[in-house]
Amino acid sequence: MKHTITFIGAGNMAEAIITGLINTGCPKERIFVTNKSNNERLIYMNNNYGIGVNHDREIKELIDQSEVVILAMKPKDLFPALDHLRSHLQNNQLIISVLAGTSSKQISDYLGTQNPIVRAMPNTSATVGESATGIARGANADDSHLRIAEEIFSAIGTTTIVDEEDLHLVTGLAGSGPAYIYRIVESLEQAAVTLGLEQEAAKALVRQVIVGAAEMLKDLDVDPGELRRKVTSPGGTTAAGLEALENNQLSKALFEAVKEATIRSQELGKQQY
Ligand SMILES: NC(=O)C1=CN([C@@H]2O[C@H](COP(=O)(O)OP(=O)(O)OC[C@H]3O[C@@H](n4cnc5c(N)ncnc54)[C@H](O)[C@@H]3O)[C@@H](O)[C@H]2O)C=CC1
Ligand SMILES: O=C(O)[C@@H]1CCC=N1
Repeated sequence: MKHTITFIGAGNMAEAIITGLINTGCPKERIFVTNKSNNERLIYMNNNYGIGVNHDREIKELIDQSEVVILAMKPKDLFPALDHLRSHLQNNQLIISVLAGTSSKQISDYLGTQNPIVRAMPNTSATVGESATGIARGANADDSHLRIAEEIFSAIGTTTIVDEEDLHLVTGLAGSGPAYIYRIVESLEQAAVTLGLEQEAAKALVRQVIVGAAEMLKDLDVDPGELRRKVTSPGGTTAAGLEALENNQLSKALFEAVKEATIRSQELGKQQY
């Protein structure tokens, strides 16, 4: 990764991306981060990752040396951040927004500059280089800007180019997706403990079930239905378990989760702060 990047916002997502970038060999000298007010957070980022940090009030120096600025604050904090950023930006600098919901047009209109904007929707599995990131070309951006975003985010997992309007769905599916899996893990562990297993045994077994199944799914040519059928002996335990899942509407629950998260992303994009 040959670009110099400044993150505006030093929260969970910025840390996940930064960890992934550094773990995959990105020189820490090329990564900077700034935060609104939490100095301890910046000290932590500097101590843990050796990256350059600076307060929001003093970002000029960081922006001047960056080819890419990644917006990584909550949507409600976007406009004050842009107010501060505007006067420091040069026109050729690429802005990448990881904000849920907010369109590149909203960012571009509010900034009032011609900076190219690409949107990316990663997830926290970036920490271990396993994000599933959706990327969309936004205002003023061309293919070369998309390629830069792809280069950055392919260091922390897979990238999938989509139209910007589809990023709401990508957010509801893949941005939020790790939380759905973690919830399933919590429920499976709880079920095992409630039904009589020791907590430690339940924990070890459930986690390896998820890790093993995920590893099998890494081959995109493998059909999950086929994998499921291989587990399912006729009249056996899995058939009984799967029947209970569908009787309790697993497919509907997951459909509703993705749908409601997508709707929430659309709502976030419409809010005025
Ligand atoms: N957490 C996740 O799994 C994902 C989050 N996102 C998006 O990433 C963004 C950040 O989310 P999190 O990291 O979870 O939130 P967070 O609350 O952990 O971090 C946001 C950070 O931005 C800082 N900030 C606020 N205003 C600022 C300003 N004017 N200048 C500099 N820093 C400022 C805050 O102090 C905070 O440290 C959100 O827009 C979210 O939609 C996208 C994909 C996944
Ligand atoms: O919950 C959220 O709004 C953010 C976006 C995707 C994951 N976390």
